Amino acid sequence: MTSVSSALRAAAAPVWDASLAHPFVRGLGDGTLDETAFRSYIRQDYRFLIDYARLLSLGAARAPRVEWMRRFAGLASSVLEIELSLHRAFAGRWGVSIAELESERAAPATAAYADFLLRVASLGDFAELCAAVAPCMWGYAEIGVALAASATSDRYAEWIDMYASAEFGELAAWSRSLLDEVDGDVERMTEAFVTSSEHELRFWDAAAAPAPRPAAG
Ligand SMILES: Cc1ncc(C[n+]2csc(CCO)c2C)c(N)n1
Repeated sequence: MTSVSSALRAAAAPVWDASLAHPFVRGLGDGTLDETAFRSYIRQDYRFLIDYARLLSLGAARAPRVEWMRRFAGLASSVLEIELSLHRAFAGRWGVSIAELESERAAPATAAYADFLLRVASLGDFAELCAAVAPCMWGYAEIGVALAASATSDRYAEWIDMYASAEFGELAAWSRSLLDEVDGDVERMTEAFVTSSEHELRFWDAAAAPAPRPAAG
């Protein structure tokens, strides 16, 4: 019998293939990605991470097992305490200031993804929350490993190496094990997993064609 995680991955395969083949993702690997688009992506991703930490915190609150609660709470804390500051330092190396990061408004694709995640976390059951969370961890690890194996430029190597790292691989494996162990309705989990995957794809679309920024003031 196939595992739940494999079934969800298979259901989302066309969307994941489109993400891997996306011009933004390819451009990270071959170095052709426009730096203005990358800077805009960094700013939007910073906003996304803040809401992602909210989602992880809701995961901690709703987890039926203390072991899962501890992991969600630990992840929320590491996003808030470590990843956001790494992101600020990384953004700084790309010429994006802290003031710019903190004043960035969420673009429609960012808001739609974050709102979807927080809606599932609030109104869905815990298994749906796990299915909605997983594409973020698992998908980025897959993209990181694929790019690390195929990259022809080191322009975006720091970004690629982060997501290709063993640490992110382990996180992806944990999100898969959660899908396989949690007690839930597979149809509803599939819906949440595929929808999250679609939002990941839309995030790349928006990153590739960032909207003009309203003047500050
Ligand atoms: C749109 C978007 N989707 C996924 C990630 C990757 N990611 C964000 S938080 C996290 C787990 C905790 O570190 C992972 C793997 C991202 N950065 N931006």
